[in-house]
Amino acid sequence: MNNLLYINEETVTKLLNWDSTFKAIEIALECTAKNRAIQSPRTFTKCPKTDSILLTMPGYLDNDAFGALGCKLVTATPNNATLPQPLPTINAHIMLFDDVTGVLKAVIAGTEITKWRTAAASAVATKYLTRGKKLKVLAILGAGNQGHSHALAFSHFFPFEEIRIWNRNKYKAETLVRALNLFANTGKFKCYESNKECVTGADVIVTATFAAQPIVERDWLKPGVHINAIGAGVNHYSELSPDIYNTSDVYVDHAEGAKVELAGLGVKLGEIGGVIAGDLPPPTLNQVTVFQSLGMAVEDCAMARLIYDLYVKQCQKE
Ligand SMILES: NC(=O)C1=CN([C@@H]2O[C@H](COP(=O)(O)OP(=O)(O)OC[C@H]3O[C@@H](n4cnc5c(N)ncnc54)[C@H](OP(=O)(O)O)[C@@H]3O)[C@@H](O)[C@H]2O)C=CC1
Ligand SMILES: O=C(O)C1=NCCCC1
Repeated sequence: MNNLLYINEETVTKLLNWDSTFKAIEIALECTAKNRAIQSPRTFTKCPKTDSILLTMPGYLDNDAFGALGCKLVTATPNNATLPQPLPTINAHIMLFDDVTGVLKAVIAGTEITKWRTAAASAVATKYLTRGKKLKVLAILGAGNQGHSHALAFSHFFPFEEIRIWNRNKYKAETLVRALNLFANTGKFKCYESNKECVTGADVIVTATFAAQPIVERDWLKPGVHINAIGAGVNHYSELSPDIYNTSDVYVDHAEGAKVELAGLGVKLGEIGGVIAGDLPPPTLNQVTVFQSLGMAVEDCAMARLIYDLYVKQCQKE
C-alpha cells in the first residue's frame, strides 16, 4: 500500500499563515543553537547548461510540535526572470520522511514555503536583535518574491509607519507598492528611486536580491540599524559592503553552514538561536546588527511538518 501524499503549491498556499510560520521558524532556529537539530552543510550542484544551481538540504529537527526528518531540493536560476514567460527563480520541493521507519510520507511543493519561511526567519531575527529600539522605517531592497514576502511578513509583525521599497527595475517596485497599498488599504508602502535614499534613516533594512556587488554602503547607515541580508546561494554575502560586516555584530541561522558558505567573510558570527535561547546577550542599542540569512534545512523540516499536519487535519474534516 502506498500512502505517499503530494501537496501542491495551491494547497500549501491556502494552509500557510504568518503566526504558525513564525513559531515554526523560531523553534527551528532555537533548536539549531541547542543541538536539537541535525543538518550538514548543504551541497551545491551547478548545472552546466544554464545558470541554475541545485541545492540539497537534508535535516532532522527534534521537537514535539515541529520536529521532522526531511530534505529540501531547491534550484536557484536567476535567468528565469528574463524568460519571455518568466518563471520563479527559486523552485523547491520538500521530501518529508517518517522519522521512525524512514519511509517517504509526503512530497510538498516548497516554492511558496521558501518565500514564507525566509521572511519569517528575518522577522524572528529582527524581533530578537531590535529589543528596546524604535522601529519606524523599514527599507526593502529588491521587489522580487522575497521582497514581496518580507513586506507582507514585516507589516504583519511590526508597527512600521513607513515601508520603503527599491528595485533595480523601478517599474517592478512601483507595481509591488501599488499592490501592497491596495491589499492593506494603506499608503505606508512607498517606492524609492535610489537604494541610498531608501536605506538612509531606516531602522531596519532587508536586502533580497541577486546582486553580486554591494547595494548598501556603511556610511548610509543609521546607528543601531538592523539589517537582514537574504541574498544567498548564488552569491554569498555580496549585497553589503565589506566594512558593514567588519563593524557590525553579525548573526547567522546556522554556524556550521556559515563556516562553509561564509568562509571568506572573516568576522565572528553568532547564531541567532543563541539569542532566542538566552545564551547570547542581545546587542546594545547603538550597535549595528546583521542577520546574514543562508536558509537552513531544519526550517524547511519544521514547515513541512506544519503543512503536513494541517493538511491531514483538513482531510479528516472533509
Ligand atoms: N536566505 C534564504 O533563505 C533565501 C535566500 N534567497 C535569495 O534571495 C534573493 C532573492 O530571491 P527571490 O526574491 O526569490 O528572487 P526574484 O527573482 O524573485 O527577485 C530577485 C530580485 O533581485 C534583483 N536583482 C537581480 N540582480 C540584481 C543586481 N545585480 N542588482 C540589484 N538587484 C538585482 C531583481 O531586480 P530586477 O527586477 O531589477 O531584476 C529582483 O528584485 C536571491 O539571492 C535568492 O537566492 C531565496 C530564498 C531563500
Ligand atoms: O534556503 C534556501 O531555500 C535557499 N537558499 C539560498 C538560495 C536558494 C534557496
